[in-house]
Amino acid sequence: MATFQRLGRRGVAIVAAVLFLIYTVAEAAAGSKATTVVFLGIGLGLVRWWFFSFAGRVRRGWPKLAKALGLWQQDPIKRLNEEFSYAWPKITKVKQVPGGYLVRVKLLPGQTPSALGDHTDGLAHAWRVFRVDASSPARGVVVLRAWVADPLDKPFGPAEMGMPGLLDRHETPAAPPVKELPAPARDPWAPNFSSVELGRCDDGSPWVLRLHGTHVLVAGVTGAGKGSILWGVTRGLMPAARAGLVELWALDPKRMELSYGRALFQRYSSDAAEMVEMLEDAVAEMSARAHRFAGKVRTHEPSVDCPFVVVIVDELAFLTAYQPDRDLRKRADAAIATLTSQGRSVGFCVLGALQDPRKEVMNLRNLFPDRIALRLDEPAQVDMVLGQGARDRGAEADLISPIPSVGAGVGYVKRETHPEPVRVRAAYVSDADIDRMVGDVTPGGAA
Ligand SMILES: Nc1ncnc2c1ncn2[C@@H]1O[C@H](COP(=O)(O)OP(=O)(O)OP(=O)(O)O)[C@@H](O)[C@H]1O
Repeated sequence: MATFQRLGRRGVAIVAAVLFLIYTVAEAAAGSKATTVVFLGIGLGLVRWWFFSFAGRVRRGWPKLAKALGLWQQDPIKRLNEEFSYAWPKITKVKQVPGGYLVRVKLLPGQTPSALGDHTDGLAHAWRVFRVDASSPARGVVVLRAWVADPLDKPFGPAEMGMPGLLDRHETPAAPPVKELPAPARDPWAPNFSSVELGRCDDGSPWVLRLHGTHVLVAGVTGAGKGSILWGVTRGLMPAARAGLVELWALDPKRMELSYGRALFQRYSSDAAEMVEMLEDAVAEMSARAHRFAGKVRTHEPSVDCPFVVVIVDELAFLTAYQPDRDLRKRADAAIATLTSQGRSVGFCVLGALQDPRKEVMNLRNLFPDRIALRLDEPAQVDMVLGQGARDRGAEADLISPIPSVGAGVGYVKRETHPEPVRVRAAYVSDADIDRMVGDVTPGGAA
């Protein structure tokens, strides 16, 4: 009975009319035996749909779930002798999409999308799915995107994604175009510099990280997969670096990460004093460019004479917080602050990795316009990296799995056009990929 009430009078009438039509046609065309078979088939189909499909399960449990989530409203009583009746937001459509389902819900008057958006965790548990996202594509409507499984739970490499970046040294590179191709460029020869494709977003779209005109901070505990971002950027910029349009400067205090592909970097150091000198050289070159450009050029266009310089710092805190030499620490702080505040428009980008966002590097954090939160220790650190309120809006970087195959390289980013954080996973750049890149740049090296 309750089911019929939920269907509404119009729904019951439509179902009855359709069944009657099928009955009449089947009876006239094939006789009563065939009609019984047809009706048995329809009955079994309906039972299967109602009890075993996701759509049936969601619709069946919806009134109870809506009550539990506080979405019921008491309907006004029209006549005095009438019983109390309640209304709840109706599911108008359940549609299967790659990786899950879209559940469209019509809100009751006075309800806002947050009535459902605040309960996405509860909905995911009730529906036994990995995650639920809520959006409101139209007034009075909420679309709940149910992810049946985590789309990013399996590691993948750049090659299997067909991502641009690697060159095959046995082929002849095309002449470097002066202007880059539109991102994300899938042509592995494209000396792309403004952005690189690093992996995948959890809606399946490519994760493209902007580099030219910004600075990027990557924060994550040890083992979070910061290396895959640093190597992903290196890999993505390799064709442009070979063409002379990009220079990669590597500061590698831990010596365990970037030293593996040392030949890929135009400048490399793991010595504290030398690293600070490199930063100061970058500041000096930046100032010289600013002087040259003043009044003539407003945006930097990379060329062989004036390349885009990406300064990769594997552990920023080593220079700005843990460095025991106070003078070096101060010089590093000053150089990074100058580079990040003034270097964007003259072709400098700092890509810094950081294990602990609470340390003194915090002061510099806001100078990095783009930030990536990989696995972090505490919820509060998510807001420190991505900005106030990011954790509440779904950036659960503190809940990323510590199991490397499941959670390494997984993180959250904020896009300029979207207030909501986006979950991403970086492709894993393996030692073999790095060897191949080194082979590509080393004369006579093995491909
Ligand atoms: N994108 C990825 N996909 C799958 N596995 C990954 C990915 N990135 C890293 N890993 C795995 O996680 C391990 C740790 O990664 P990585 O060394 O990059 O972490 P890290 O954040 O740089 O740690 P640390 O700060 O200690 O250097 C790697 O050895 C690799 O096995």
